[in-house]
Amino acid sequence: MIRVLVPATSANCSIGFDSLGMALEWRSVFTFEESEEFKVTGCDPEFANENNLVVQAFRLTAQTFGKKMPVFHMHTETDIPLARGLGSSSACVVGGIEAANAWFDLKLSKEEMLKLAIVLEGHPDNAAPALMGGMTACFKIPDSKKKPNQFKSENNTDRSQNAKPEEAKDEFIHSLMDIDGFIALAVIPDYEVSTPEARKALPEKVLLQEAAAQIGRALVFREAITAGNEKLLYTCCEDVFHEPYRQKLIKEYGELKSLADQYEIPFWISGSGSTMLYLSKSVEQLEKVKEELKNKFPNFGYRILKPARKGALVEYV
Ligand SMILES: Nc1ncnc2c1ncn2[C@@H]1O[C@H](COP(=O)(O)OP(=O)(O)OP(=O)(O)O)[C@@H](O)[C@H]1O
Ligand SMILES: N[C@@H](CCO)C(=O)O
Repeated sequence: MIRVLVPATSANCSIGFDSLGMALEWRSVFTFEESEEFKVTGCDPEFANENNLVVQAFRLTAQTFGKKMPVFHMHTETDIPLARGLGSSSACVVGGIEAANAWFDLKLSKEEMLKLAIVLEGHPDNAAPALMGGMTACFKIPDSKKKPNQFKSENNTDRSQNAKPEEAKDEFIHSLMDIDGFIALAVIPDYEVSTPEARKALPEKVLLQEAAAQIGRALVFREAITAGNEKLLYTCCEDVFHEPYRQKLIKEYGELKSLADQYEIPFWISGSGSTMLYLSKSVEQLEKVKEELKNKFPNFGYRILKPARKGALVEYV
């Protein structure tokens, strides 16, 4: 039996829209074993079929390397909530690819698996940390005319049917950052924000001046992470690419951001929302924020999470 443990992720990390992401020590577990009949268990009945995203990712990997799809029982154990900006979909994609890599003994590198994951995910900011752990910065070498997010389809449709294995040839450059010392508080609203919906809220263009300032903040952000400088990191967390446009989908954003400003702690919309994330070196500080928010938003979920040093782990059981 093959077991894959994939971390949750927080994409964008404020100023790194579609390029930065961090892995969180909150893992989805996918097990695969040979079976007489194809079976998917442990998930919502909506996903208990061949269109399950984990199965799609496994199939894409098999197709890409000319392997026959085996018959297996895939079991999912995850409590990462769907469509909340914690990388539930990339956990599935990475889980399927890692499992296929192990099943067929393909010996793929993390970089090769990332190319495959992006075929299904559309952008690398969740997939890269889910595979590699830590905080990752990623960009695509601009060699193609393909539109980003081409294969991001509606819920529970088969993304791998549209995805062409040759797309997995795109090259990505990535860089890993160590975020030990920081701890996250994920504030998880009691409602979903789907990624396709949140992408519709985005502008087509941004102003040159704003983009230039954001590049500056992103470069200093990296230094602040590396130096473990929380106050400097807070100063960098002022995104102009997506957060201003997605606030309307997350009505509590303003209030949570004000609290971050009051305590001067780094804060961002996690992925495409609805989760919002505080980052601090002090767990006491995060506990304080959590207690304040719990009084106001008792129906929300609150998780204090360590960054995941390691990305997806594979075990042969
Ligand atoms: N266990 C699962 N089995 C099958 N499909 C799943 C599972 N978990 C998530 N998905 C798929 O992923 C979709 C959610 O992806 P979406 O990109 O909207 O949100 P997210 O990955 O949770 O957040 P973000 O990408 O912003 O971090 C679900 O609607 C479903 O199609
Ligand atoms: N960078 C992506 C992450 C969600 O998958 C977005 O914000 O739309």
